[in-house]
Amino acid sequence: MSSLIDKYNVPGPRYTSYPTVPFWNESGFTANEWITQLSKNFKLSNSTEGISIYIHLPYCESLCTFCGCHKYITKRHEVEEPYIDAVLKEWQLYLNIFSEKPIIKELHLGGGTPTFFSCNELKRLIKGIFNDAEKHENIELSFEGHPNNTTREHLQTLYNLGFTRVSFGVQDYDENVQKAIHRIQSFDQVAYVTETAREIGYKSVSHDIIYGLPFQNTETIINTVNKTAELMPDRISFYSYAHVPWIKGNGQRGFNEEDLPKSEEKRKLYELGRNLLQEKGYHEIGMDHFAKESDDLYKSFKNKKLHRNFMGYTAFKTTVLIGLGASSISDCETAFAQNEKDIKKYVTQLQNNELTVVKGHILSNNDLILRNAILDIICKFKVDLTLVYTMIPKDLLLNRLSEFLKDNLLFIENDTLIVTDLGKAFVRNICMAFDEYLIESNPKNQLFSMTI
Ligand SMILES: C=Cc1c2[nH]c(c1C)Cc1[nH]c(c(CCC(=O)O)c1C)Cc1[nH]c(c(C)c1CCC(=O)O)Cc1[nH]c(c(C)c1C=C)C2
Ligand SMILES: C[C@H]1O[C@@H](n2cnc3c(N)ncnc32)[C@H](O)[C@@H]1O
Ligand code: MET
Ligand code: SF4
Repeated sequence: MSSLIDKYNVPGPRYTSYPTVPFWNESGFTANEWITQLSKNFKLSNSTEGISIYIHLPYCESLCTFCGCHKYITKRHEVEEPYIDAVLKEWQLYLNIFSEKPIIKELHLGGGTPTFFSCNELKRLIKGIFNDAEKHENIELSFEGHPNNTTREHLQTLYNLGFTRVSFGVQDYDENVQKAIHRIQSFDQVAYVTETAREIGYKSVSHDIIYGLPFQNTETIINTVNKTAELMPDRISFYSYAHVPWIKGNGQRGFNEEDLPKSEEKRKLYELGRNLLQEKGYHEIGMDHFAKESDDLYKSFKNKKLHRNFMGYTAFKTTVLIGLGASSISDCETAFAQNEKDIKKYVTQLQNNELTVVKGHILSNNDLILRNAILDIICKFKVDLTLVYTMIPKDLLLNRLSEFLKDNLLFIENDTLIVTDLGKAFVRNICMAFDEYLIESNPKNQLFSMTI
């Protein structure tokens, strides 16, 4: 095993999109082209599938030094009102583009910290979004809550607005680890928000935990997983710590690199955590994700309906995903578009009634074939290669996969690639064999975190 880790621990994308963001065709991309692609795909899919919405709420009161998300740290809550105004303005601009009333199938509030916002501002946001939209009969609304500032009032207000899923950042329960990541958070607080959510009627509560953080060892991981299982969340994200200090402004600092578990140690922490989670009745449904059998995500995985987008794994797929808010990414199947990251610029531009799309990518037919192949690998651990061969000649692809075949990470049967149990941990590496942009570019600067 250790030799496999040395061999496959290389920088690699997490494939929340294909092509991955660093390879988007920025120069040839304009907001107008995005609108053209979006209008076309919206018309084709809204009445049958509905659309998904992701809203990025980028504020936090305190900086966690491990965090790779796009956020701004402040205690000045005056920022809430103009930000929500901007998001509602952005939604209005999209409504002007759509040919009919959008039917919302999924809406997710992510961050940053959605529970940084007051109940009134959150209510104003959601009511504003639904003002000119219809709700799909199976609509799913979800949000990310910080256990330290999620109140009963937050949970009740959002529940009354239709939210039935919540995920809480837990990360780790060990005191030394919490100090190192600048995030002190008690088990009692997590228990309180988890139990309150259940009591109010939420049908799915999820916890995020991370392996590979500074000062973690087998003992701390066992403790964190046991405590997590004690509260019986319906889903658990068990993330590999992504060390990406070169991404500007994410604040990943405050601990020494030598305090981080090294690759082989990190791998052991994952295996230990995974085995414990499985003993407790959780199933590994995809990269980093575990769910109880009763959870929709598990059922979706079983029925081969699981999908992955910028929001993570979802139980259903919609062709159109609109990302609102600073740095958010939208996806309409044939194109991606990303908003301005700078919050001030984002707000100002919307005050001037302009969409803030700063970069994007139009997918070619070849991109679409490879995108679907990569999605199948990370959602089903299985892919039919027939179409892929029209793009990457069979010999060449088999050559790229030969080491994985030799190491028993996958096998191929009737032109279908199947990832083995051993291979599941190396799924990012397997996807890289299909990533024409990455292979062609052979990047000199590190763009992605390590795969292990
Ligand atoms: C709550 C914050 C978010 C998490 N994921 C996203 C958000 C907004 C969406 C997202 N994640 C990545 C990208 C870039 C596109 C791509 O690579 O395909 C987007 C739009 C990838 C990513 N996520 C993290 C990092 C450091 C990176 C880039 C480098 C890499 O691929 O390693 C950190 C991170 N963010 C989230 C998680 C769960 C996570 C690490 C496990 C949540
Ligand atoms: C939304 C979730 O993303 C996870 N998260 C945020 N930043 C990182 C990172 N650098 N590495 C791994 N996971 C991360 C946290 O667990 C958070 O709760
Ligand atoms: N900010 C919240 C937390 O840390 C939600 C997850 S991180 C985007 O708990
Ligand atoms: S982990 Fe959550 S609370 Fe902490 S900085 Fe990141 S987004 Fe903010």
